[in-house]
Amino acid sequence: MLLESATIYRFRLPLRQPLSLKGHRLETRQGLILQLNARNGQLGFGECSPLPGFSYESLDDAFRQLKGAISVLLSQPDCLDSIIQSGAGCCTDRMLFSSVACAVEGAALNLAGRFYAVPTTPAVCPLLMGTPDEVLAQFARLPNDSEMKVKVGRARLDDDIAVVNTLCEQGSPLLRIRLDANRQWAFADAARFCRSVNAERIAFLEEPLADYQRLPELGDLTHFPLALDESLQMPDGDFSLFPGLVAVVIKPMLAGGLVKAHELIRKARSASLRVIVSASYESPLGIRQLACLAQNETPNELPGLDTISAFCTSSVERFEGLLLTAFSQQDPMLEEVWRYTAAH
Ligand SMILES: O=C(O)CCC(=O)c1ccccc1C(=O)O
Ligand SMILES: [Mg+2]
Repeated sequence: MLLESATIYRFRLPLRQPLSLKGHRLETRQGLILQLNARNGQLGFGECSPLPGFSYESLDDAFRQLKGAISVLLSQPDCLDSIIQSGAGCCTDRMLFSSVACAVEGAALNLAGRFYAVPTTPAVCPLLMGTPDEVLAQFARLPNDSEMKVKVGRARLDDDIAVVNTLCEQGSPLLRIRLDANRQWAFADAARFCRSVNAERIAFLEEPLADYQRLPELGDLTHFPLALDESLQMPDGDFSLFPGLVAVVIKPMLAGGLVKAHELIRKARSASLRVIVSASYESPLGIRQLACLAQNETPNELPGLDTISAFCTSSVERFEGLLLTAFSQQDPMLEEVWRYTAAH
């Protein structure tokens, strides 16, 4: 399949309530949608949505690099197979930001026929966050005999310990909790947390340590089940095994794109680690692609895609409607910002 042109849209999706992310406060999630147009008329969509506080690149950085990458790609109209095989970086002369790789690879895979057989409402792992009272209220509304994920490291340590112990007491004996501290704890606090909750009820604890290189030492000391997330988002993006490591959480938008994510998934699985495909507040388009990846690669795990419930149902539906008619859209929610046609 040969490429003919590309269109970039900017989306703005209102959040149900403002989202606080490492010192950033978002009221609206913004990002870019890339549409690759093949010569035979087929379209492929991909998403580029750096997450403030988590991505290295800003949306402006990503937009600039995406435009550059697209003009290079469209000068090699038969580059789709190599993008799918080796990643978007292979066709341009530089390291691409994760979000840019994600968009180009998503659109190339979509043109190759991927992301159609998607569950409309995939089962996801519920995400609980907020004050202790908010977390307990969210918990009370959910079935509690499977897994759920709770954000820790944002309140006082004793409050985190109390909340987790309450959830363990109130939940079914089958409940297993995924915990995520997003590198907020000092070593001594993390060690105290691990000693103060019942490890048997915990599926894993993601990235407890500010001093993240000491994670193997924490595993050694506590035997607590641990998981990597931010550690997979470093530029080299590789990981080593250590005692206590039981899972990896993979976010293609932050960890090098969809092709790189695929490599990480394979490597983790061959080391018998649990693999969780997870989101970083992508639009419904990005969530659908992640749901597809999860369905194919990790069919026995609940993916971390509950970020979609941060958006109002009505905007999710309207956004999906707009995408279906994307060729002519000029809507504040989805607005065409760039168009490029190959020179030949
Ligand atoms: O993984 C999930 O279940 C939800 C996604 C999530 O927690 C998250 C969302 C945005 C940025 C970082 C993270 C994280 O896992 O650290
Ligand atoms: Mg995490």
